[in-house]
Formats: sequence, structure tokens, C-alpha cells
Amino acid sequence: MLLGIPCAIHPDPGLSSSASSCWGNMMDVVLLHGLLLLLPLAALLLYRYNATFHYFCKVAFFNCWIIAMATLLSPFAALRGRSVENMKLLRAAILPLKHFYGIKMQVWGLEHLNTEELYVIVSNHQAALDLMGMVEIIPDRCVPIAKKEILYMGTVGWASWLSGIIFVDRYKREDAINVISQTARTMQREKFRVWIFPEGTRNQDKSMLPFKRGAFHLAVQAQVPIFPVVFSPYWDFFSSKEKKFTSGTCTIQILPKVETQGLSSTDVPRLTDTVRQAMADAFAEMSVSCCEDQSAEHPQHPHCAGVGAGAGRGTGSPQCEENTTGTSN
Ligand SMILES: CCCCCCCCCCCCCC(=O)SCCNC(=O)CCNC(=O)[C@H](O)C(C)(C)COP(=O)(O)OP(=O)(O)OC[C@H]1O[C@@H](n2cnc3c(N)ncnc32)[C@H](O)[C@@H]1OP(=O)(O)O
Ligand SMILES: CCCCCCCC/C=C\CCCCCCCC(=O)OC[C@@H](O)COP(=O)(O)O
Repeated sequence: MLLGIPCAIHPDPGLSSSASSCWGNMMDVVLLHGLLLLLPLAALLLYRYNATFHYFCKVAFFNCWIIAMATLLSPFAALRGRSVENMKLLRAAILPLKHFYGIKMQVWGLEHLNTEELYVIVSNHQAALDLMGMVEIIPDRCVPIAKKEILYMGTVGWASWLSGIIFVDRYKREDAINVISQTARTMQREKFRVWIFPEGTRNQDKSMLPFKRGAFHLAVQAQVPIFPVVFSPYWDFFSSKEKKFTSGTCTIQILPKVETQGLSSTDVPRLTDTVRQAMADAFAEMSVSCCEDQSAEHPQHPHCAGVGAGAGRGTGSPQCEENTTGTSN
């Protein structure tokens, strides 16, 4: 008997039709088992030797991880209700991802964020992988502003809402502006910080997109400083266009704060340009060193070696932390 199929092992040429169909069944089962064994093997080989398959597997794992963690954490977050404190859960859930992907995180200038005051963080936005960088440095009581579509992503939406993430409808300017103005009032009252991607969408080009003004209006309305944060380009390890996803190093540079005290809405365009320029300069500088690092046998970033000081970087020596094992704050 094979898997419950009563059948002779060796077919006899003179067997009846029911016996030969039994033999056929057995062959089907053997073939099925063979296929079941071959499929994972083929997948393994594809994963190892086909960059595109490798890319899709890694992206799928990323999404599955986020969905699984959101599903797991939502009930715990719900116990507390909608609260910025729930961001700690999301942060803890995303922190281990860098280990799975072999992504090293280097953080410079973390000391800038070690202040009791409220502020707005603005950063460039290359891919969903930014979440891995965000959780390295996101301070306590800080919520991102996200596109409304995330709210409808099932448990990911619930987890985000429960963590106090603020949603804007990018296609309804008036509504988005209202949400930001309201955020300016509540961030003072409820004492939280805000993280905004002023490019407004993901961008993997060699330069940053023009900045939207919401983040800067927010900082001016709330009269809080802005901390520009720059993620180094992912080119050497991630590209959605080229379907590339390998291990690599991501450097996160926190630039000194930009004050907004006394500024009004008429100053917003200039403030936006100043911050964007500082970030673009830092990004350009990091792009060069990112390529140098790639070719170096023992990569050491110029800033870690104490060389170079680009635009927007200010007082104090840049803090250089290499972080692959734990959190940086
Ligand atoms: C484990 C579980 C994990 C869960 C996963 C969690 C996921 C977490 C996800 C986190 C990551 C998620 C990442 C993401 O989802 S990124 C995508 C969503 N984020 C954003 O879009 C943020 C950036 N966008 C903006 O700031 C835009 O400005 C908005 C959306 C507000 C409007 O866009 P729009 O394109 O329409 O505007 P514009 O900037 O060209 O400006 C147009 C005009 O409006 C004026 N104006 C603008 N704002 C204000 C204001 N507040 N008060 C007064 N005026 C204001 C402005 O001065 C200008 O006028 P003028 O100056 O030309 O005269
Ligand atoms: C019941 C519905 C179930 C739907 C399930 C949806 C599954 C969603 C899968 C994985 C969730 C991963 C979400 C991570 C969000 C990362 C944030 C991000 O990078 O958003 C992109 C946004 O900044 C800019 O968007 P665009 O570049 O303008 O586009």
C-alpha cells in the first residue's frame, strides 16, 4: 500500500485494467513527490543565481514581514488605543529586518536628535526600505506623515493608525493642508515630533525631487526646528528598476537643526530651498563616498575618518556609529 492506495509494487503484464490504473496512480504519486522535491530545489537555485528572482523574494519577504508584524502587534497596540507610544512596537518589529538582509547601518550626527524639544524631521525617500533606516534613529514620540493609501492596507493600516501615524490625501490639497495645520497645533499640545518625506513620493534618482512645502509650513506654524536627515543612496545594494537587492551599507546623516523661530509663511519657500540644498549637498557627498567605499578593500567612510565637512554639517564632530547589531538610540 502506498499512501493509502492498495496496489501491487510490480505490475504484471497480464494484470486487469484496474491494476494498471493502480500502477498509473502510483506513478502519479511518485511524480508528484518528485516535483514537490524539485520545486524547492529549483527555487533555491533560482534564488542563488537569478538576480531578479532574488529581488522579488527579498521584497516579498519584506512585505510579508511587515504584514505579519502588523497583524501580530495590532491587538497589543489596540489595548493602549491610538497612541504615539505604539510606535515603539512598530520600531521593535522592523529593527531586526536589517539582519536578514545584511544591511549595515551607519549613523552620523545622532547627538543632534538628543534634545528634549519638539521638532520636525525631514528626510529623502528612496524606497519602502527607508523604514529600516527610520527605526535606527526615530526618537521617542515621533510619528511619520504617510500617504492615506497605507491606511487601507489591512492590518498594516490598523497598526499605522494605532501608532498615531498621520495620513494625508495627496490628491486633496486642501484636506492635506488642513491635516498639517491641525498637526501643528496638536504636536505642541500632545508633545510629539513629526517625520515627513518632503519629496512626497519614493525616488531613487541621483538627485532629490523638488520638495513639497507641507513639512516647512508645519515647522513654521508650530515654531519648532527642522532636522534634515539624509539616507545615503541605495544604488550599491538596492534598485527597484534594475531588480537588484544585495547586502550593503546604508549611512544616515542627521544634519544640524534649522531654526524656524520668528519665521512666517512668507519665509517658507526660502526655508524649503535652504533645507533642500543642505540635504542635496550631503546626498551628493555621500554618493561619492558610497562609490568609493564600494571599490575600497576595507571601506571606511571619509567622515568616519574625520575627513571632510559638507554643507549643512555644523558644530561638533560628526558622530559615526556603525550599527548592525542593535539600536542606536
Ligand atoms: C510593522 C508594521 C509597520 C507599519 C508600516 C508603517 C508605515 C509607515 C510609513 C511611513 C512612511 C510613509 C511615507 C509616505 O507615505 S510619503 C507620501 C506622503 N507624504 C507626503 O506627501 C508629505 C509631503 N507632502 C507635502 O508636504 C505636501 O505639501 C502636501 C501633501 C501637504 C500638499 O501637496 P501639494 O503637492 O498639493 O503641495 P505643494 O507642497 O506643492 O504646495 C502647494 C501649495 O500649498 C501650500 N501649502 C502646502 N502645505 C501647506 C500648509 N500646511 N499650510 C499652508 N500652505 C501650504 C504651498 O506653500 C503651495 O503654495 P505656494 O507656496 O506655491 O503658494
Ligand atoms: C485588505 C487589504 C489588504 C492589503 C494588503 C496590502 C499589503 C501591503 C504590503 C506590504 C506593506 C508594506 C508597506 C510598507 C509601507 C512603506 C512606506 C512606503 O514606502 O510607502 C510609500 C510611500 O511613502 C510613497 O508612495 P509612492 O512612492 O508615492 O507610491
